Amino acid sequence: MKISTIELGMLRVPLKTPFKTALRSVDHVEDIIVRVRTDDGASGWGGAPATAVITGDTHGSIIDAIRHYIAPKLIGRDIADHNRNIALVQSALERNTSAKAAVEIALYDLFGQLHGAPTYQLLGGGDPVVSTDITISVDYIDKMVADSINAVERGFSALKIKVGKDIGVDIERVRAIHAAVEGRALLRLDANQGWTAKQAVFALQALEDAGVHLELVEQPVKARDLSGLKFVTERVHTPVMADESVFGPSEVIELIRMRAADIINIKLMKTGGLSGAIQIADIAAVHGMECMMGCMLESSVSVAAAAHLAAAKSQVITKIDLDGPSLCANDPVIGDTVFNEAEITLGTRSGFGVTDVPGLLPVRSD
Ligand SMILES: C[C@H](N)C(=O)N[C@@H](CCC(=O)O)C(=O)O
Ligand SMILES: [Mg+2]
Repeated sequence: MKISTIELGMLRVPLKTPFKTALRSVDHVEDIIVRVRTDDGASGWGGAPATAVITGDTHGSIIDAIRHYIAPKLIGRDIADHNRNIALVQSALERNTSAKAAVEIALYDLFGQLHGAPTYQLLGGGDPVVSTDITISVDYIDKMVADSINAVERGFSALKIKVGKDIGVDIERVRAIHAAVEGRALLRLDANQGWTAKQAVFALQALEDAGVHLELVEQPVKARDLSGLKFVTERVHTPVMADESVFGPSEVIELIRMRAADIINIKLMKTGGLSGAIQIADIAAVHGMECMMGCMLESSVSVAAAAHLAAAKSQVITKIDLDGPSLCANDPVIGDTVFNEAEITLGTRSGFGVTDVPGLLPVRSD
């Protein structure tokens, strides 16, 4: 099973409703899809969105990184030599974690196919059903309350509420949602770096004093402000989760050393794929720290891979935010992972179970 070609295309899927955070607003998922073909006719599928405000990666940079740096290292290589292939992806160039993730996903897909097993089984097994939260975009208070009630009625038992726009309104947003869905859903806040450390402590203490129980607060302060993150972690009861502050294993080690957060959000687009995500989960497990498996606004191609990893690492990945496919108006991807609102069920096909991604748009040539 030798790699013969690596093809790229663009998958564009409309969202049910615009996705709005403190960092950006978008109304489509737009992923660069990677198809790694082998000489015996197999295809491994991967994908990556361009979340430039978080990873720095654009569609153009993902295409260039794969085409000019990663693909040349892999052509002709045997899928069976998996760990060396992964090392070649990671050492092909610095950063560019989304491009690396897209290719790693395709390689783990093919490795599963080579061994005739769903990839989560090769990663250690686990329960094939995982349960995700859903994002409530930051918006007018009434709209966020209506979206939250709707999500609970659709069966979501955890809401990821986007805040970080205006501290006073944020407190009111969360209080109103809490009053509307109290006892029916866990509330997770994600400020996407929108607060200062002092604002975060003020808002979280105000919510705690008002009796609003929060399961966690994600990335309250700027990504690079690790001492601000620590300041918040030390002053509130609500568990603090690091997202944009940590990409790879070395940043996680530093975060743990500093005791700057309580939980880590692992995303394939930050780690550069499954290999770095596995390392983070193992480091966290050693330190008795819990993790979330998260995603960017991305399609089911890459979210399926994240769900496989979450299933295999459920001892340490105790929270799931894999709602990309649930936020889309439709899913053109042909695969056997079933995304049914809050419930994600892994299929029995080998690899990640994707068999085709129809309707891909051409990506620019050089
Ligand atoms: C989609 C997911 N629920 C989510 O919120 N992910 C990111 C933001 C991703 C994006 O802007 O595409 C997060 O901050 O956790
Ligand atoms: Mg986040």
